[in-house]
Amino acid sequence: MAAEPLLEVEGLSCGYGEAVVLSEVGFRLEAGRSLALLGRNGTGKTTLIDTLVGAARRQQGRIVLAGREIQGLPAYARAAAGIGWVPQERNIFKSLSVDENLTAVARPGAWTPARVYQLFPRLAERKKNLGTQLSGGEQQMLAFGRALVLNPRLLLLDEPLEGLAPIIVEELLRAIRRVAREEGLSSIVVEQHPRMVLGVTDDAIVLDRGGIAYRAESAALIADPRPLDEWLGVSARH
Ligand SMILES: Nc1ncnc2c1ncn2[C@@H]1O[C@H](COP(=O)(O)OP(=O)(O)OP(=O)(O)O)[C@@H](O)[C@H]1O
Repeated sequence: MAAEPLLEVEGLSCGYGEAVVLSEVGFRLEAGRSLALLGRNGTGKTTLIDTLVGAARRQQGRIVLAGREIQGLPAYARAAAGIGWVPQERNIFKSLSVDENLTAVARPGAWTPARVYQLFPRLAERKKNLGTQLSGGEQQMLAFGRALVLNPRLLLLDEPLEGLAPIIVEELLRAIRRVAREEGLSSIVVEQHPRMVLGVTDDAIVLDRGGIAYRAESAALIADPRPLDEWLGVSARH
């Protein structure tokens, strides 16, 4: 019998008010695996992540984390159950220092502020800087670090590379690879541009027309990216 998945999503429909953005979405994530969540602009990637964390409206369906149905729980209870979330808008406390941001939320577990500083030496050099004094890339690293020190079972990263300089993108990809691949923290990474994120994830799903349009192993899509042309447009290869 297959191992129980860490996350199981079944028949999930979600949207805003009466408007349905995604309907009847289903997928599983095994413990220790990472998933790239791809799709063109406006296909519902953020809506799906927000529904998993309890920040957007589930219309029907089940969300099961480690055998426990969580779709009826408020967002804080889902966080307590082990969902770590880095939203697109990078939820850091801008009036606190880097160090305070990490120590204020840390929970016991493998990820400590010290290990976050090893992962992101740039943050270690800026421990005393306030959130307002950080570049966009440094804020993203801090948001990532804050999610890690909560020691989640599942990490959700919403477009962590968006709008960042290539050198910062490289640092973040290295960190995602280390956390997801080497440390085996189950993760879902939203990206519009798949080339880089496919290299640091195990599996990929593509959203289109209100549901999951395509799924494959990330390595298979790297070896043959033609399906990406169909679902994301030719520019997606770059
Ligand atoms: N707060 C909201 N209220 C109403 N509709 C919304 C809201 N947020 C998003 N939508 C709509 O839901 C659909 C999916 O948006 P969503 O942000 O989930 O897409 P996405 O794939 O994450 O896109 P992007 O890559 O641009 O972030 C879009 O049609 C969008 O206009």
